[in-house]
Amino acid sequence: MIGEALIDLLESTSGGELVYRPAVGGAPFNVAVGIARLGADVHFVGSFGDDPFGHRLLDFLDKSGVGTDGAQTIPDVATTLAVTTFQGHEPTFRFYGSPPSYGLLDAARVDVDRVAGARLLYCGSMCLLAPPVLAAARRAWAVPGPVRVFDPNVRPVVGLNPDVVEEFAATADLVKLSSADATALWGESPEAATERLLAAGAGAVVVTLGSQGALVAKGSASVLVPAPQITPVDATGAGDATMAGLSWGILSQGKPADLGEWATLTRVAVHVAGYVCESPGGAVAMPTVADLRARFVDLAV
Ligand SMILES: Nc1ncnc2c1ncn2[C@@H]1O[C@H](COP(=O)(O)OP(=O)(O)OP(=O)(O)O)[C@@H](O)[C@H]1O
Repeated sequence: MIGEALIDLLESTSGGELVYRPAVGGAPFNVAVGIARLGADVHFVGSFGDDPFGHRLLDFLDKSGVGTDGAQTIPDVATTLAVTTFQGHEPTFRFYGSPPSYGLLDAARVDVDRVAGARLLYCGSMCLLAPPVLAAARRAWAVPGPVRVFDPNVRPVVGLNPDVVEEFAATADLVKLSSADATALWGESPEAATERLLAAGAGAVVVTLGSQGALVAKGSASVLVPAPQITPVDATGAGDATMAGLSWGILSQGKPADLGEWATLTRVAVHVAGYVCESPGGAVAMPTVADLRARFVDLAV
C-alpha cells in the first residue's frame, strides 16, 4: 500500500533525475539528536511502530546518545513514513501511515520525576494534533521546574489548533516558530505573531525567517539576528536545528535574562541551522560543537 503510494508520488513529482535517499527524522526526533550532538544529556519521549522503520529510529537515537526510556513501541502499528520532495533545497512532506505511530503515545510514558529534575523541557509539534500526545504533553508541561521551550511546528500538517499553541505559549520561557507557521496559524506577519505570543505570556519568542535569519523578541523590543552566508543544499530540519541550538545554549549558559542574551543564543542557533542546510538529511546533518567551530571560525562557541 505504502509502496504503491510512493511509486505514484515519485512518478508524479519527478521531472528530471530522481534521487532516492532513506533518512530518519520527525521534528522532536531531530531536536533530540541535535541537542545530543551538541553535547547535552537528553531523553526522548515519543512513539514508533513495531517494524524495521521504528527499530531503525530507536537505534539511531541510541547511537546518538539520546536516552530512550520514554520511547514507546506500539504493537501492530506501522511507523509513519514521510516522503520528502524538493523544490531546490526547500522540502515538501507527505505522510503515510494510519493511525500515525507518533500519535499513540501513552501519557504514562512521561516520567514526571525525570521532568521535575530536568533543566529544560522541549515540547513540539504537530504531534499535538493527536489527543494522546496532547495529554502526554500537558502532563509534562504541568511539572514545575525546567525551562520550557515550545515549537508549534504546525507545518507540514496545517491544522494545529491556535488555542493549543497559545495554551503552551502562556507558560513557555521560549516559543520558536517559523514565519510559515505564523502564517498558517493566524495569517499574521512574524512581528504580529511575536506580539500575540508575548501577550499570551511567552517569556521570549524566536521567529525563523529562512535565509534572513531569525527575529528575536522579548518584552516590547525585538532584534533581527542574520543568518550566516551559506550555500543551502537541503533545508530539512533547519527549524529543528535552530531549536536544538537554542536549547543547548540554555543548557550550557542558563536561561537568558534579557533580549541581548537571547540574541546571542540565537546567533549560535542560526549557525547550527545554517550548518544543517549545507548537507542532506536533517537529523544526520546535525553538528557537534567541533563541527561548528571548524565551519564557522568566527563563531564563539
Ligand atoms: N538559505 C538559507 N541560508 C542560511 N540559513 C538558512 C537558510 N534557510 C534556512 N536557514 C536557517 O534555518 C533557520 C530555519 O529556517 P526556516 O525559517 O525556513 O524554518 P523551517 O522550520 O525550516 O521553515 P518551515 O516552517 O517553512 O518548514 C533559519 O532561521 C536560518 O537560520
